Amino acid sequence: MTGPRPSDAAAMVLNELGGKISAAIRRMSNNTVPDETVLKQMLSEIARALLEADVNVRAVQQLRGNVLSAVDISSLGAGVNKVKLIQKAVFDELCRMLDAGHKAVPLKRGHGSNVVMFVGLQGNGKTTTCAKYAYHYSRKGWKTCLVCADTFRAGAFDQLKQNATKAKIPFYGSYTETDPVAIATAGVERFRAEGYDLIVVDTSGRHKQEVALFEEMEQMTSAVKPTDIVFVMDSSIGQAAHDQAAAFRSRVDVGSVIITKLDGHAKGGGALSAVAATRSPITFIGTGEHIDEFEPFVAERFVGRLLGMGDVSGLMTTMKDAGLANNADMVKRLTGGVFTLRDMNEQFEGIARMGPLDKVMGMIPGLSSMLPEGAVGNGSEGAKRIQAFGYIMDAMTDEELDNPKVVWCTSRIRRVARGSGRHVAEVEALLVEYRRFAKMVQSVGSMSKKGGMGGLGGMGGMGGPHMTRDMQAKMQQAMDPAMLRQMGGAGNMQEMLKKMMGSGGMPNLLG
Ligand SMILES: Nc1nc2c(ncn2[C@@H]2O[C@H](COP(=O)(O)OP(=O)(O)OP(=O)(O)O)[C@@H](O)[C@H]2O)c(=O)[nH]1
Repeated sequence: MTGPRPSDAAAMVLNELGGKISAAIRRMSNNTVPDETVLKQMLSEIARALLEADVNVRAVQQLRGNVLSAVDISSLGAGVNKVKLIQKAVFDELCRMLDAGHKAVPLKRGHGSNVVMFVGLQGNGKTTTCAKYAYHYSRKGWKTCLVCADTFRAGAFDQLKQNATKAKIPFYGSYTETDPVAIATAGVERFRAEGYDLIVVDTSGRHKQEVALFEEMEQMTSAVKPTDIVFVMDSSIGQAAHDQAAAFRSRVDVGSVIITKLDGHAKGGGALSAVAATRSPITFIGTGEHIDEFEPFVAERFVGRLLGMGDVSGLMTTMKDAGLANNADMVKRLTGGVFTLRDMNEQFEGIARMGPLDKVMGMIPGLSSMLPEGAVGNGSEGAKRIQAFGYIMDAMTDEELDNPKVVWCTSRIRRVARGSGRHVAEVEALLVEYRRFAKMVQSVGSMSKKGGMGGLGGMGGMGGPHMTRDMQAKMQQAMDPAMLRQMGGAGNMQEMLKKMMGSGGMPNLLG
């Protein structure tokens, strides 16, 4: 494969499109001083990739024209970094293509219940997406619930009930009531009275846009007075999404769109850009059948990952949602240079809470393009290794977790291996990994004490201008060189650490 390895579940989009676009950019960058021919060649390759992903011809032409006028290559002086300029112009244009030009209706917590009504055609993934959406907010600590007002499809209530139960989200529905408006009204009233932050209402779908569907949606809207109406769409229809989104918008007050099944269709890029062209903001994308295969959609982040540039701010949000960031206690210990096995265990548990490992890895700059295929996916060697480390640490005593030095003796290693059902070699591998982390934390802590980094605040500047060559060198020495390479080199790592530390997190993903 030529492009970045698609490390998150939006495999097809990244695989087909991202791979080709970044390969075109890479080929262009091989020319230290690209001229107009090289630029046009790159744009033709990108255009071909976009058309293959079913992006509208006019949108592609516009991208081409805009890049050419943003980079007037013949008028650029010799001192200008043309490659960087071209890369930036392509990035900006791809972002513009996916940007609806305005934001979706924001949900507010603490001002009564937000009622969000889901609409869409049958089979597009509406019921599944309702559960994913509710789960997303419940992980952020919102009091969330689900109402099933889909009386059209037999089995819809059972499906929602099953998803809700799995995600531990309260739900409301009826096997006997046939009027969807009556169910929605009763469910919303009940959950509003109980002070829920977010009430997600699943409505009926139809096989095609028809009068009955729109009438039901209108009645439902006047009954539950939604804060937002979310239109759920399957990405497999590609640029035909434009007309479908426009038709729904003309009949109902759609405030945001969620595109599903981006994991399975090469036309995903076409669907995303077509919906953005209707000025409907895309808020989330569905990237698989599971409840956590769902992610917020932000054009810049998406394009960044598409081109294998990572998504540091997305990573931060995911870490915060998983309760990994803002662990003041741990940050304090770390700035003092202390890192125990208990800290490491907490980090691994946190990683598990962040969702599928491949999704998380895709957010780390440079990592996706450098790991071999399957290295971090669910059930991959990487994921299994982290899971095994978790079992091993679960078999340790409190003393061992807090004072890892004591584990370094044959009898204890053997006991831990037996207790966790793992091999002695795996316990030793964990201890080696732990040592590497601890060494890194120690050197950072000692720099912090010397005043170079100024305690916690200084930690925030660790990757920033305060990071001296000496600090960088020490961190690089402490890290496994292969790992450093995987992270896109010291520069990328620095940027990531800066952002992580800046919001109270820690470099917990390195393992
Ligand atoms: N691969 C993949 N499958 C998805 C995704 N979202 C939903 N699905 C699957 O799509 C199928 C249809 O999803 P539903 O949630 O039942 O569709 P629906 O739109 O609610 O259908 P109605 O309730 O009949 O309107 C199910 O098999 C889901 O598991 C996704 O993002 N990726």
